[in-house]
Amino acid sequence: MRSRPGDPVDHAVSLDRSTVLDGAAVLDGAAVLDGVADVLARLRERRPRVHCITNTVAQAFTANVLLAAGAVPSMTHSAEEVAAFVGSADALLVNLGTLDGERRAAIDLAVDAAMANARPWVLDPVFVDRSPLRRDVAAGLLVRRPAVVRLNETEFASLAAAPAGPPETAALAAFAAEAGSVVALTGATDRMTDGRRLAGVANGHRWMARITAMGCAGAALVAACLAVEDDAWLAAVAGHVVLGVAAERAAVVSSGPGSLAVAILDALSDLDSKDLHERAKVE
Ligand SMILES: Nc1ncnc2c1ncn2[C@@H]1O[C@H](COP(=O)(O)OP(=O)(O)O)[C@@H](O)[C@H]1O
Ligand SMILES: Cc1ncsc1CCOP(=O)(O)O
Ligand SMILES: [Mg+2]
Repeated sequence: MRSRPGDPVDHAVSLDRSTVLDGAAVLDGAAVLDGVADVLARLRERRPRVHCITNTVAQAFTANVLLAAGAVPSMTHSAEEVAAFVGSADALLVNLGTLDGERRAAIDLAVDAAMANARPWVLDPVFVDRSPLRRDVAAGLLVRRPAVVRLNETEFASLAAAPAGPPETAALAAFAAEAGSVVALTGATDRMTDGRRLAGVANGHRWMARITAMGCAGAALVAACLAVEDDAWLAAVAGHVVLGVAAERAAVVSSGPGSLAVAILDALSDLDSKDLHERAKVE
């Protein structure tokens, strides 16, 4: 999590890894993977608080995913409390599912508090393609520069006014550069870009798409990673590698989406650097 007054200075956090990544014309997968393992280790050690304004469907699963990974979730969207919760959290998730009036008001207060306290936040524009109001809210939030926008292909096409189907890398990168946010596009292969660096994460399992709120929980996990990693691109990669590798481990002992949803929590809480190095598929 970000340092606070009085915290010891942690010189190890950035290493020279960032220079390796920044300078590389071709992605150095091994360096990225070491960075991902480092993010997971810090998550476990620091147990960051992640405040989530999220939809009614996703709340319990999201909280369980965060807890299993080592973070501490909170979920209130009460206008009286949300600023205090965000102010004392290490990162914020803003998810636009079940976007009622209370959530809309809470989102404004939460983003104000995140910005006032220099806390990173993630935008998950759930079903932005399905209602003009949601599109307006998402557009208004994008200009406030979330650290990461996590979304699926349909949501990207709507928000970026791009053709349906898998976007070209150049379109993703242009969107990220214009927004000033990292874009994490999920699917069978997740793609993350900050407009300059691009990673593909080919981990995960097809049953993940059959479990409600898997994407929402993934976005929350990215927020947890952001709490301990200043490089938002690396945090987005880390969140998706961790979830994808956990899902692959879980699939071995599952018989379908229902058992995978439970087994992924066990796998997340047990995951270590060895699993990541053995199973991660980062291109
Ligand atoms: N066919 C698949 N193979 C592997 N992983 C997948 C597949 N479909 C989705 N996932 C994973 O499931 C998670 C949720 O992604 P997605 O289904 O695209 O989100 P959303 O729920 O927002 O539509 C991501 O971590 C993604 O990597
Ligand atoms: C996460 C999720 N998965 C299926 S419905 C849902 C919540 C989305 O809420 P809304 O229907 O308001 O977009
Ligand atoms: Mg989604």
